[in-house]
Amino acid sequence: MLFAYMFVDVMSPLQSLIQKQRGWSPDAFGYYAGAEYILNVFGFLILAGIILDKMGVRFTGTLSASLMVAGALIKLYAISELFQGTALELWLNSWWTEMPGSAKLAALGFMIFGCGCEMAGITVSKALAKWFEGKEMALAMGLEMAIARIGVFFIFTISPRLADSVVPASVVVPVAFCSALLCIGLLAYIVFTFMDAKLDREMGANKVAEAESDEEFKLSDVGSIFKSKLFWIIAMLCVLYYSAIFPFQRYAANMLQCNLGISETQASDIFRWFPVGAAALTPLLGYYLDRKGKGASMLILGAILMIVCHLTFAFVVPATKSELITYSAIVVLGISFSLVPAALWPSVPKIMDKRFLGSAYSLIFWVQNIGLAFVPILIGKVITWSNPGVTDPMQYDYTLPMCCFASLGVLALIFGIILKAMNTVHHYGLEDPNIKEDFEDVRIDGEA
Ligand SMILES: NCCCC[C@H](N)C(=O)NCC(=O)O
Repeated sequence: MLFAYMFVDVMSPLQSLIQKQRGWSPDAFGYYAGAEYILNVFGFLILAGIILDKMGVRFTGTLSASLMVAGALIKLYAISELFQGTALELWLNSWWTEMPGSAKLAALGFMIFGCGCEMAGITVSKALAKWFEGKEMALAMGLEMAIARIGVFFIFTISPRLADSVVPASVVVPVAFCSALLCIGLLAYIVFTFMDAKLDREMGANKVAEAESDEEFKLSDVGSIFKSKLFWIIAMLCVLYYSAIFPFQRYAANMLQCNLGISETQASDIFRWFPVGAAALTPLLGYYLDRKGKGASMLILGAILMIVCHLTFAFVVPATKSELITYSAIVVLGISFSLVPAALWPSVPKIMDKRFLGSAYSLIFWVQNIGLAFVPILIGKVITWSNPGVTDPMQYDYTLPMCCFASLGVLALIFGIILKAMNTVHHYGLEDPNIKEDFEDVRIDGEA
C-alpha cells in the first residue's frame, strides 16, 4: 500500500510541468486524475469483493498488485518520449482534442492501476482482519494507513526533485521510479502469500474453512446493505469527506503555487506535511478509540476542521500569502485526516453484521469511488470556468474550487451530526470503546 499510494500521487506535484511538456490542461488533468476510479465505479469494486471472498487474500492480493504494475507501465509509456509521434498517439490526438493522446493513454493505465489499488485496499483490510482477529486490529489498520500516508509525504518530497534531476525536467523519471517500486511491492506480496499459507497451516484447515464460509460474499447481502439507512449515512459521510481530501491532494501543490507564487518543489515541500500529520496521529487515535470510544464525535470534529482549513486556503492564504498560516492549515488538515479515517473504518463492524462486513467495506469503497472519480473532473472544470483566459498554470485563482471542497465538508458534517443523533437514539455503540465486553449489539441485522 505504501508504493501504491506513492504511485497515486506521483504526478500531483507535477501538474504545471505536465501542462508545459504534454499540454494537459487542468480539465485534462482532472479527467486523468478521476480515471483511477472509473472502472471501480462501473462495478469492478463489487466484482473485486466477490473475487476476494471466493478466491481469498493470496490470489486477490497477487492479482491486484499485478494490475497495479500493468497499469503503471501503461501510464509510464503514455507520458514517455517513446509514445510521442507514434501512430497510436496521432490517433488518440485525433478525437476529443481537449484531452491530449498522452493523457488519454495515461488515464487508461491509471484506470487499470486504480482497479488494482482499490482491490488491494479491501484485500489488505481482510488480510489484517484475519491476521489480527482478537488482537490489536484497529491499531494494525491505523499503522497500515499511516505507512501509506508516509508514502504520500515521501512522494511529494521526491517527485519534483526526481523530475528536476534531468535536463530538461521530466515527469518520466518519478513515474518510472514509482513503477519500479510497484514491481518490488508485487514481489513482497508474493513473499507474503507464503507466510499466509503458513499461517493457514498453523490455524488448521477446519478453522480456516469455518472463517471463510462465515464471511462469504452473497449477492443477496448487497440488497440488505443497500436497504440500510445507516449504510447510506456512513457511505455518504465517507464519499463527501474523502472527496474533499484525495481530489484536493491532486490540486494542492498547484493551489499553493498559485496562492503563494512559489515553485513546484517549494509547494510540495509545504504540502508534504499534511500526510505526515495524518500518519503520526491515525494509529494514536485508533489506540484511543479502542479504549475510550467517541468515534461519532471524532467524525464530526474531523469534518469541522476540514471546512476551516479549506476556507483558509480559499480566502486567508491568498489574502495574506502567509507561510505560517499555510503550514498551520496543512497541519490542522492532517489532524482532520487522522480523526475521520481512524473513526470511520472501525465503526463499520459496529453497525454491520460480521456476515456483511466484506461486502459492506467493498460497497462503501464503491460509493466513495464515485466521488473520487467525479470530483477531480468537477474541480478541473471549476478551475477552467473560474479562470477564463488564464493559460499560465501559476496564475489560477483557486477561491471557487476551495469553496467547493469546503461545501463537501459541510455536507459531510451534516451526515456526521445525523449519525451521532441516530447513535444517541438507537445505541449503535459508535461512541463506545472497541475494547468492551458487553456493548449492546444493534447492527444492521437487528435494524433491518
Ligand atoms: N487511491 C487512494 C485512495 C484510496 C481510497 C481507499 N478506498 C480508502 O479509502 N482508503 C482508506 C484511507 O483512508 O486511505
